Order: sequence, then C-alpha cells, then structure tokens
Amino acid sequence: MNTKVKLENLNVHFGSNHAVKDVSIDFPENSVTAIIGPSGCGKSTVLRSINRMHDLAPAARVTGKIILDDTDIYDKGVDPVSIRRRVGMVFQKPNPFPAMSIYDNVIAGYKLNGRVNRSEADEIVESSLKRVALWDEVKDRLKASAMELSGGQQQRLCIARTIAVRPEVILMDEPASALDPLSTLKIEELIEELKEKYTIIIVTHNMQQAARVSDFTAFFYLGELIECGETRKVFTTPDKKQTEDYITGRFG
Ligand SMILES: Nc1ncnc2c1ncn2[C@@H]1O[C@H](COP(=O)(O)OP(=O)(O)OP(=O)(O)O)[C@@H](O)[C@H]1O
Repeated sequence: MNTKVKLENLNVHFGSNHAVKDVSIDFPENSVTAIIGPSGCGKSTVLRSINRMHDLAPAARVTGKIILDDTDIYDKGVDPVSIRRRVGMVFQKPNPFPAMSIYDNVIAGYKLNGRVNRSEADEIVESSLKRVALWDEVKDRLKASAMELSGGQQQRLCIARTIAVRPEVILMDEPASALDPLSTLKIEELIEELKEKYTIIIVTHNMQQAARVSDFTAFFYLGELIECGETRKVFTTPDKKQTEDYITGRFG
C-alpha cells in the first residue's frame, strides 16, 4: 500500500502547551485510519495540522514534516489554499452554509477555482450528491435551503461539498457524533465506499465505530502516539498496555 500522507516528528505547541509530541505516522492510500484516544490527547490537533488549519490560529506553532505524496505541506512557498483543496475536512457538527440552497452548498467550494459553466456545475452537483447517497432525497428540491435538511442529511451534504472539490484526502473530525444511529450508519457506510477513491483519516470517540469503519487505528495519549497498526490487531492484541486499558474502557 502506498503512503499518501506521512507525518515526521510532528510537534504542535499552543503557547506553552505542547499538545502534539513528536508524532511520526504513515497514512496509507485508499484506506481509513481512525485516530482514537481520551479527550484532550491531541486528536483534532493532529487532524487539523494535515490541512494547515492551524495557520488560522495565531497561537499555534507547528514543527516537523507532513508529506502529502512528495510535497512537504509546510514548506515555504506551498500555498495552504492549494493544500486544503487536496485535503478536505468534515467537521463534527454539520455546517452547511445557511443562506445557500442545497445546490449552491455543493458547488460552493468548487467555484473558488474560478468560473464554472452551468452544465459542468449540474454534473458536479449530481455526481457529488449521488456519491453520498443524497441525490434521490433532494433532487426535486435542489433550490431549497440546506437548512431544511435533517442533521444526517446536512452532514452528507457537507461531505458532498467536500468531495465536489475533488480532494485526495478527507479528514473527518467525529463526523457522526451529532447524529442519530440511523444517520450514523449511513455515514459509516459512506466512509466504506469513499475509501475506494480517497484516503480517509477519522477522529472518533466511538470505539465500535473505529472498529467498524477503519483499516488502521492510531491510539494517542497525552499528545503522544502510543500505538498504530491494523485495526483488528490494535483492538484484539494491542502491543501496549495503555492501548489495552483504553479500548477495554479502563480509562478515558
Ligand atoms: N486553538 C487552540 N488554542 C489553544 N489550545 C488549543 C487549541 N486547540 C487545541 N488546543 C489544546 O491542545 C490540546 C489538544 O486538544 P485537541 O482538541 O487536539 O484534543 P482532542 O484529543 O481532539 O480532544 P477531544 O476528544 O476532547 O476533542 C488541549 O490541551 C487543547 O486545550
């Protein structure tokens, strides 16, 4: 399996808080890697560093390397906007643009590339909504406000918006934690399908979800990567005692 994203000695500081400590990890292409660990262990901070989102937080200092294919995304001269196009992000709470229609939400990110003609936009909206299994539910009301959709539909819309930009990597920060069990199941099924085309890295608090959706699991504790490996192995015969204690619910 090719490595799509490689973290080499990644450190993130917020002022004097050393939130991510010397983390090195490979994320294989066309696979799902789950990042797990107790609250505050640095999961979201690691995820956000992979599309340079900390550039937007003045207190953050990132050192080390993050290699996307052959590009160190923190190299001088690398445009963070071009990285965010290649590395999309889906957040915990569905965040469609409230003033926009369903159609305009899907195409919003893609339009930042420049002018888009109508038939091209129609094609992208339809294929993205089909990809997230939302097309049949919304095809008759594409001009309706995105806020008319249920929470689960809104989250699938946000995933459609992300994939419309044609990223290579999708970061997901607890994408189903605000959703009911049925919507969660749909998101999990979608993740399974999306990995054929994309490399997915997902932060989740839900151990069963990590076991269900991921090929690889990385366990973090107090800012350090404790263990990373095939999900089945991490969940059945972890190498480290801390991992075992966490996945068996003894702490966290
Ligand atoms: N923008 C920020 N400014 C300052 N400190 C931050 C910022 N983001 C995160 N931190 C700090 O970095 C550490 C790791 O936080 P992070 O959100 O990555 O943890 P987490 O494992 O994702 O937690 P949770 O599971 O609760 O979401 C915490 O001490 C947090 O307070």
